[in-house]
Order: sequence, then C-alpha cells, then structure tokens
Amino acid sequence: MIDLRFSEAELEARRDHLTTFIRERTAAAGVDDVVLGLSGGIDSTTVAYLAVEALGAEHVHGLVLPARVSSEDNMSDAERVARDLEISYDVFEVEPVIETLLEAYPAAEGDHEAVGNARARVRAVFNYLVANHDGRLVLGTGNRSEAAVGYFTKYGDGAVDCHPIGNLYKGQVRQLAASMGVPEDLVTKTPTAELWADQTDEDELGIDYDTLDSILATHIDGRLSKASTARLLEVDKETVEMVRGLYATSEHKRNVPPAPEPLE
Ligand SMILES: Nc1ncnc2c1ncn2[C@@H]1O[C@H](COP(=O)(O)OP(=O)(O)OC[C@H]2O[C@@H]([n+]3cccc(C(=O)O)c3)[C@H](O)[C@@H]2O)[C@@H](O)[C@H]1O
Ligand SMILES: Nc1ncnc2c1ncn2[C@@H]1O[C@H](COP(=O)(O)OP(=O)(O)OP(=O)(O)O)[C@@H](O)[C@H]1O
Ligand SMILES: [Mg+2]
Repeated sequence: MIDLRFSEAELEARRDHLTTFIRERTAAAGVDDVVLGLSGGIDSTTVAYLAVEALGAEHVHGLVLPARVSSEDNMSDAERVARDLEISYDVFEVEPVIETLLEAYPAAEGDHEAVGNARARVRAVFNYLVANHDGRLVLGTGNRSEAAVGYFTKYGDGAVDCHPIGNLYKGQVRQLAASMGVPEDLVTKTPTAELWADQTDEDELGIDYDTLDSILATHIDGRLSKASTARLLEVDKETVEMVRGLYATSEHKRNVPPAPEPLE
C-alpha cells in the first residue's frame, strides 16, 4: 500500500486548515454554534475535537443518539468524548421513532438496510431539530474514503451543512485524531455504521480501509490507470474495479439531485 500519512508539518497545517474551515463556514452562515452526532467512532470524535479547537467548547453541542442496535460501549465512548471535551450534549432515543415508522409501514420490518438507513435519517432529523431551534450548523463527519464509495446514507449521515474531514482518507483521520490527543482506544476502534447488529464497514464493503485509501488516492483521485494501480499496490485488478464500480454507482449521492434542463 502507499503511505498516505502526513508529515508533522503537514499535519499541523492541515489541522489549521480544517479549524479555519469550520470558523469560515459558521461565520458565512452568521452563526456561532454547531451541533454534531457523537457515535463514539473516530470520525465524529475527530470532528468534535476540531470544532472545539475552532470555536471553543461552549459553541459545540453533541447529540448521542442510541438505537436498539447501538452497543453500550460506543454510546458510553460518545459520552466520554463529550465529557473530555467539556461540551454540552443530549441523549435522544432513535428507536421510538423507528417503531412509529414501522407501525405505519410494517412491510419494511426486518429489512435491515431500509430500517438501518432510516435510523441514520432519524438522526439527521434530530440534528436539524436542534440546529433550527438553537441557531447552529450541523457538522458532517464523512471522510473522503466513505464519500468516494458512497458508504453513507443519502439524506441520513450525508444530510449536513459542511464536511470538515471530507477530504481526508480514513487513515489520515486516524492520524489527525491521534495528533490531537484523541484516546488511543478510539483511534484504533473498528469502524462501524451500527445501523444493524454486528455491522462493520470493512466486512460490508469487502475491503480494508488501508487498501481502499490507497486505491482511491492512486486510481480515483490520482488518475493512475487500473492496471498501473493494481501493479503499484500489488492488488488484483478486480479489487480496483470493485472500488471504481462503487465510485461510479454512488455518484448520485455526491451531487445535487438533477432536474430536467429548461426547454429551448
Ligand atoms: N443512480 C441513482 N440516481 C439517483 N438516485 C439513486 C440512484 N441509485 C439509487 N438512488 C437512490 O438512493 C437510494 C439508496 O441510497 P441510500 O438510501 O443511501 O442506501 P444504500 O446506499 O443502499 O445504503 C447505505 C450504505 O451506506 C452505509 N452507511 C450508511 C450510514 C452510515 C454509514 C457509516 O459508515 O456510518 C454507512 C450502509 O451500511 C449502506 O451500505 C435508493 O433507494 C434511491 O432512492
Ligand atoms: N448512535 C449515534 N449517535 C449519534 N450520532 C451517530 C450515531 N451513530 C452514527 N452517528 C452519526 O453518524 C456519523 C456516521 O457514522 P460513521 O460510523 O461513519 O462515523 P463514526 O462512527 O464517527 O466513525 P467510524 O466510521 O470509525 O465508526 C457519525 O460520525 C455520527 O455523527
Ligand atoms: Mg461509526
């Protein structure tokens, strides 16, 4: 794989760039405050640390949003992050809303993908309820690796006002987190969307993040050919093809929904 880690100087410059971005986005929106979902995972933890550095703890509010499938460890890690950073937070239960949805539409019961994505969308509704009421921006936690392969719920965790770590590959998020003093157990934790039981990103995607990051940097973002990428990284062409396929089929998630061109 290729080494995508930043040098010390680059890391410092990147951290400065991302905190400046958060200050600029809030200033442009005319607000002082932000809200974000805290899952106990490394992406939301890193964005919370960046937001506190950018705006101050008093301007950052966390939402811990457990569902039936959330592990107690992750939810207690989410609260630990809020306490460590001394930010305010609320805990709102997602499952009663899911139950109401399934009472109205029982056909979706047992469809773990449809229900799992609904959990992510319910979280977005909570984020915007708080953002509207309190005058806050919703900070996204998506990184480049997830965005490129569409590994997020459209209008769920993808429904946010800006993406502070949207240009970092997953491995770079971990490196930045470690440099900001995020506890080691959170930096090395197995990534999971926790939309259904026993889900992990790498199992579902069928590729580990180190390989995914390298293929994205080399082929999708770096524009090296499929064959050169496979040779350079010593991976099968099929693996590169798989990533390319995910990138292509998820394009609709990264764009504003289209409308027909005006008639001439
Ligand atoms: N070509 C196209 N043009 C326009 N729209 C298109 C489309 N193809 C599908 N669609 C629409 O998109 C929908 C499918 O997209 P979507 O609803 O997102 O659903 P989908 O992509 O099927 O599932 C979301 C994926 O993201 C993962 N995820 C979600 C949330 C968080 C995380 C995490 O890492 O924490 C990961 C989740 O595990 C799952 O693999 C379709 O039902 C359809 O409405
Ligand atoms: N139980 C939850 N409570 C609050 N927010 C959540 C919860 N689950 C998911 N989210 C939100 O959805 C985002 C997307 O989840 P995702 O799993 O990609 O990120 P993560 O949990 O921060 O990191 P990782 O990918 O390493 O698990 C989270 O960063 C968080 O903002
Ligand atoms: Mg997670």
